[in-house]
Amino acid sequence: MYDQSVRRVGVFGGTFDPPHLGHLVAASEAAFRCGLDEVVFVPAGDPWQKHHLKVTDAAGRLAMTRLAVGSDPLFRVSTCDIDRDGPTYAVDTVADVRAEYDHEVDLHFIIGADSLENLHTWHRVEELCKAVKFIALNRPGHSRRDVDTSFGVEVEFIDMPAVDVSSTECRQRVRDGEPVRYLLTGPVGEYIVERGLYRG
Ligand SMILES: Nc1ncnc2c1ncn2[C@@H]1O[C@H](COP(=O)(O)OP(=O)(O)OP(=O)(O)O)[C@@H](O)[C@H]1O
Ligand SMILES: O=C(O)c1ccc[n+]([C@@H]2O[C@H](COP(=O)([O-])O)[C@@H](O)[C@H]2O)c1
Repeated sequence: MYDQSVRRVGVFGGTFDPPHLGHLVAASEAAFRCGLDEVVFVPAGDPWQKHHLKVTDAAGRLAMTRLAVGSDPLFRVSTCDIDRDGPTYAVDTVADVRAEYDHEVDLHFIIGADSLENLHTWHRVEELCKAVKFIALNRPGHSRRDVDTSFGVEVEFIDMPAVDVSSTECRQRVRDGEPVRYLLTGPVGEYIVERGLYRG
């Protein structure tokens, strides 16, 4: 069904503060439904649309993303957004991930329904949409179909088993002394405890 000669790579950018099961199911389902050879998790260096929030340092979010991905052969983590100075723009993420390969790749940006609703606010969005296709996943409380396509975005909508978990909820639960077991992976949970993250 897909051209087998060109590797199909999913680019999954996020703040990942912390990475949770919603992220892992989204990446797995995108890979399965869209025949991706690999999904690259890219923790944002400076998530500029979250400047009003307290965000964990990049080193901590990178460590948690690596722990979440573990040894899954389908997943890898790129530090390109953390290595680049300045606000994190997806148009740069896509260019940098492409440059990590010495052969042609067909890149697909994986995005949840909530972020898709906001796509029109992203930096140089028309250029981004020329460089990459999007794979959009359902997320409880958000409709994927509301996307503004006026700037030429190409979106494949896929359904994943709905996972009603957010990083916000995980942080809140830790702050309130509630368990986050099974909302995120064991190693990520242990890292949160060791570093005393989200305690308030
Ligand atoms: N439960 C989920 N189901 C589907 N997509 C998700 C889910 N959680 C996050 N995503 C998508 O993963 C990407 C990265 O999300 P992000 O790291 O901001 O997590 P978040 O849970 O949305 O965080 P926060 O609650 O802090 O805003 C975004 O495209 C987002 O839409
Ligand atoms: O390019 C932009 O201007 C832009 C604006 C907001 C978010 N993004 C990207 O969207 C991904 C998810 O972001 P977030 O803030 O929902 O975690 C992540 O890769 C961000 O870098 C990108």
